[in-house]
Formats: sequence, structure tokens, C-alpha cells
Amino acid sequence: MKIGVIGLGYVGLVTAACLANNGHQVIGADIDRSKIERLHRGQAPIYEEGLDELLAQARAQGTIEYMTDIAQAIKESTILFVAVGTPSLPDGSANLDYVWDICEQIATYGQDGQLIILKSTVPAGTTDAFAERLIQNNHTRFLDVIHNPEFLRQGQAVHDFLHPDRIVIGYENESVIPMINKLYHFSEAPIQFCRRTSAELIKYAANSFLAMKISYINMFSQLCEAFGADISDIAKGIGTDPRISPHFLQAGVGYGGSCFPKDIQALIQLAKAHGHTLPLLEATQQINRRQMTHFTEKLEQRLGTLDRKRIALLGLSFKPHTDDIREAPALRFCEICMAKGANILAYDPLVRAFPYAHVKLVSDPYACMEGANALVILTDWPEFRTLNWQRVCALLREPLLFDGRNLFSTQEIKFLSQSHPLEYHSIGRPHVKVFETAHQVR
Ligand SMILES: NC(=O)C1=CN([C@@H]2O[C@H](COP(=O)(O)OP(=O)(O)OC[C@H]3O[C@@H](n4cnc5c(N)ncnc54)[C@H](O)[C@@H]3O)[C@@H](O)[C@H]2O)C=CC1
Ligand SMILES: O=C(O)[C@H]1O[C@H](OP(=O)(O)OP(=O)(O)OC[C@H]2O[C@@H](n3ccc(=O)[nH]c3=O)[C@H](O)[C@@H]2O)[C@H](O)[C@@H](O)[C@@H]1O
Repeated sequence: MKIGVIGLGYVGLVTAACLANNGHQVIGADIDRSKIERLHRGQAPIYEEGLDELLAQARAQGTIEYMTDIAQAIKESTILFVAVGTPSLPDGSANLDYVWDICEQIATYGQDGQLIILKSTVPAGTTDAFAERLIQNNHTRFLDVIHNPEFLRQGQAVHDFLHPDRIVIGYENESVIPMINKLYHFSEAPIQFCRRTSAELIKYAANSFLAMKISYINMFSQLCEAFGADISDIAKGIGTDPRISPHFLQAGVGYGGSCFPKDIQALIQLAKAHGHTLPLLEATQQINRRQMTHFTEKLEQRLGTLDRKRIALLGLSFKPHTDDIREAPALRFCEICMAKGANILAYDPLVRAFPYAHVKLVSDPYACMEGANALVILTDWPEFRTLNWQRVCALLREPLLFDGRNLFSTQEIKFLSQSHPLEYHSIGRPHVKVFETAHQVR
């Protein structure tokens, strides 16, 4: 029995690699020829911890093959995962073109008894409509079309796929249950069987709740700044209540990534199309946007102007341990600062390409600091915690550190400032200014 995975982005590739190492024979298919060529050469087209090893093992075992021929992948597979992208349309709603393209191909090449698993994040009603289109356009008897949302996080995607908290299956036909149990035999997570539309909404509800939690703490960070309170104390003070939990309470310049911004926007549009409003999510978006505006305003205020100021930027990816810059806060930071005339030199441990030609990428964190008016951190890469501060202070024109991720505790920064002339600004905490006269401003 072969399992086909169509669409080898983050979700598809991790799904294919994990299943191929857990007793399944997998076909990975994608229309992107260069991706498939790279995979044939043994190179993963994305960076994800542990993925290269899994793909190499599957290759050595002969449990994975790749192809650009989607029709062949459909014909040969008993179970077919659909993991193509569902990006935003200009109005923010989900673009389902890739999903319908695959649906058409399955209608043409599908086989009797096949199980179709829609893994892409799709608006409520899409899986029902997918199944309906197959029935209308094909006389084959598919076992079922189910929705199995994916909850993995980039940067720990392999771990999350192999050790999920839960597996959600939106289905129609009871007879898929044993097949699903066998498919996910490697996981001890509870499997929640529910209606297809419920499964679709669970995915949106999870992402928007997490984003809302981030915006909630970020909303408080602004209040903390107004009252001289410390947002880390607030997060600790509420996070110890198990009903709230400490997760996703890290204040910062806001959430980014390929999913939170896109999914919240898609959900708002979906609700709107059905006559509903989602004010909590509209506020979530608004706070997220305000967070970066506020951060750049503080930087501008401290420097007097951003015009012709030189900014050393550490961190471009939307979160650590990935090279993904989709909707990364760094993009908006650069847009705002460049529009005000700033020059930006940036370093990121993994990002090698950035869409703004005016942002010069350097290959060493210290290389962006020489003569800079401020050092700005936008991604919480652990390695930024262990910089050589003596070197940093010697390189910077002004010893200003704007930490957009609260990478250091107030205690740590107070300790650091005893021996280094750093002025430290962060999110939702009083700024620390020690050694005021020790550093000669060049
Ligand atoms: N990136 C993530 O961490 C997560 C993503 N998701 C959801 O999973 C879905 C996929 O996301 P990503 O993996 O990030 O997408 P992606 O954009 O990285 O990859 C999608 C892949 O599908 C391929 N594709 C498009 N049309 C195709 C077609 N007709 N035939 C074959 N291949 C085709 C593209 O070439 C690309 O390689 C989205 O709906 C996303 O919201 C869900 C959970 C986590
Ligand atoms: O649907 C998806 O694609 C995925 O979206 C998120 O995963 P991901 O985008 O990989 O990253 P997160 O770790 O959730 O972080 C998202 C953003 O929120 C920010 N964040 C996160 C946590 C926090 O406390 N504060 C905060 O600002 C991060 O810096 C990052 O920019 C969800 O966590 C996954 O469960 C989901 O499957």
C-alpha cells in the first residue's frame, strides 16, 4: 500500500519523511521541478531540524520516491495526502486554487477505495465541497475525503509530527477509523473523530487563539510601559495559573509566519462572507500591527530621527530555528525604517536572501555593528544571548540595544550593564540605562 503526499512544502515534506520512516511506502509529489530535483540529489529544499536525516534514512531504506507527475502519484496511492498551500487572496480570504487543481486531478485519475486526506488549512465547508466535486466528476467510489489539520510548528516540525498533542480527523465514513489508527500507529496521541467542518474550524480556532494570546500579552506590554510595570512579571503572574498556562505569553514585536496572519485574515473573511464579525480577531490583528509601529516609534524617538541612521539588525526569520521570512516582523521593521531614511545591515543565522535590496545581509553578527547607531534584535535566536558584549559596545557608534523579543531578563541586563555601557530598551519593561557616561559617543 502506497501513501501519496501531494505538495512538498513544510507540511507535505515533513509528513512524507515521517511516514516513510514509520513503516509506510511513500510517494512525494510536487509540481515544482527544482524541488523534486533537489530531493533526488538528497537535499531538502527547506531547513527543518532532523528532516535531512529522516529523508536520507528513507532514501536508504527505499521507502520514499519523488515525482513531478501528479497523475501518476494519484494513480499509485491508496492513501493520498493533499498538502498544497492555501495562501491569501488580496482580500485576505483563502486562495483554494491549488486545492481545486488537485481535486480535479483526483477526479480524473483517482482509484476505487482511495482515502483522500486534506491536510492543508482550509475554510469550513471545503472538505465537504471537495468530496462533492469528486462525486459529481468521477464514478469512482472513494473510501472517504477527510480533513486532518496539521498543528506542527516550524523549527520543531519533525518532533511535532511524531509527537502530536492530538490528531483531529474530520470524516464522513466510519470505515476509515481502522485505517487512520494504522496510519498513525507511531503516535500515542488521542485521535479526535468529528465532522469535517468541525475539524476545519478546530485548526482556525487553535491558530487564532494562540495569536490572540500573544496579542493579549502585547496589549498589556503597552500598559506596562505607561505605568512603569514589567510585562515579564505580568506573564509570570498570570501564566502560573494552569487555566491560563505560561505558553504564548512572550511579549515582543508581534507574531509573524506563514500561518497566524494568513489564517486569522482568512477566518475573518470567511465569517464576513456568512454575515458574522469576529471582533476579538480584528483586535488581535490590530494589536499585532501596532506592536511594531510602537517599537519603531520608540527607536526613532531615542535616536531623534531615523534619517541616515545606521541600524544593525539581528534576526530576520519570523522565529528562531527556521530560515522562513514569510510575514516576518523584520520585513515591516525594514519597510518602516527604510521609508524614514535609515540604513540597515542585517544578520540572521539561517536567512540568506531578503526581498529588500537596500538591506545588506552580512555573514557574521558583528559585521553589521561597526558604526551603527543602534543594535536591534527581532528574532529570539539563542545565539544572540551570548554575544561578546565588549566587542558589541566597541563596534557600535551608540551603545543602544533595542530588544524586540525580550531576550534578556531585567536582572541579566542589569548585570550586563554593570560591566558594559549598554542602554537597553525592550518590550513592556522600563528601559535600563547604566554607565551613562562611561562610553564615549563617537
Ligand atoms: N508551514 C506550516 O508550518 C504549516 C502549514 N499548514 C498549512 O499547510 C498547508 C501547506 O503549507 P506549507 O507546507 O507551508 O506550504 P508551502 O507553500 O511551503 O508548500 C506548498 C507546496 O505545494 C506545491 N503545490 C502547489 N500546487 C501544487 C499542485 N497542483 N500539485 C502539486 N504540488 C503543488 C508547491 O509547489 C509547494 O511546494 C497550508 O494550507 C498551511 O496553512 C498547517 C500547519 C503548519
Ligand atoms: O498553522 C501553522 O502553520 C502553525 O502555526 C503556528 O506555528 P509557527 O507559525 O511555526 O510558529 P509559532 O511558534 O506558533 O510562532 C508564531 C509567531 O508567534 C510569535 N510568538 C510566539 C509565542 C509567543 O509567546 N510570542 C510570540 O510573539 C513567534 O515569534 C512567531 O513569530 C502554531 O504554533 C502551530 O501549531 C501551527 O500548526
